[in-house]
Amino acid sequence: MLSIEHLTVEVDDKRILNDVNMFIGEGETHALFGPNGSGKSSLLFTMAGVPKYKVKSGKITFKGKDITDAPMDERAKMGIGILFQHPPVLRGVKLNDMVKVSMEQLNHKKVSDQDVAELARKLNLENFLSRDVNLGFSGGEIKRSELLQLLAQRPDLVLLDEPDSGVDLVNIGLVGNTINELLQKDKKTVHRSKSGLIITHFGNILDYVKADKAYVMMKGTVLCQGNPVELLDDIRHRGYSECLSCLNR
Ligand SMILES: Nc1ncnc2c1ncn2[C@@H]1O[C@H](COP(=O)(O)OP(=O)(O)OP(=O)(O)O)[C@@H](O)[C@H]1O
Repeated sequence: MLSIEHLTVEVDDKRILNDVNMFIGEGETHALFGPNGSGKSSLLFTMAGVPKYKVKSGKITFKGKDITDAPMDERAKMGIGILFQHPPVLRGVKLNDMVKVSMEQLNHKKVSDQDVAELARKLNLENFLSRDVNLGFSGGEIKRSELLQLLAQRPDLVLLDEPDSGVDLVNIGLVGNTINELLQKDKKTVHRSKSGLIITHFGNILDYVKADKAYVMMKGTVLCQGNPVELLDDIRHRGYSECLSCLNR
């Protein structure tokens, strides 16, 4: 599904990713851990094609096609969807209309307000549909709003930047269920066509969504990879500094 090879990226002439390698197979879900400022969000922005993230060397291949220099909209049309940590407020754009446009593009047919409301119900967001996208939404509401938009798009590669942060104990279940639906977790890996990458600090979301593999990123580089539960346990007990000497590097 996705291959990142020797990726080095700069923002405003500052190097923020250095020789990053990552391979996500079809149907797989990977997790990305790392301390604040290590480059996790920057990696997602680069995958999404945000223009200020300049690829200086390396390659991003998605579904067999080199997308290193592809514009954002082309990547989105190819099937890359992202839940941003801090998405913009879209004044004048109702959540209902945003979701409806995506559903219509996906299904190639007109979609009713009832159809949108039905989808929104999965995330407890029926009462938010008449509001401007993200305007005045709380932290947890923003996550659910972003997930609702992804549900309407059904991307093949789902990139999630801290989907669990700020989400309360009741809604985390809805968030987990939605991510599992997006990633077709009800099917066996070989029968899934959707893949995911989840950034998480505390791993709460991994209690709901099973990840096949995890990476630790530090100072712009993927230092090691391994079993998500074991890696998280190691970080909890020994901190990130131990990752510098990780045997899986
Ligand atoms: N436009 C920019 N100009 C200068 N530095 C930047 C810019 N954008 C990102 N950075 C720096 O790049 C580094 C990586 O940032 P990034 O947001 O990717 O980290 P992160 O691992 O996602 O952190 P967090 O866990 O806190 O969300 C940080 O040191 C950040 O300050």
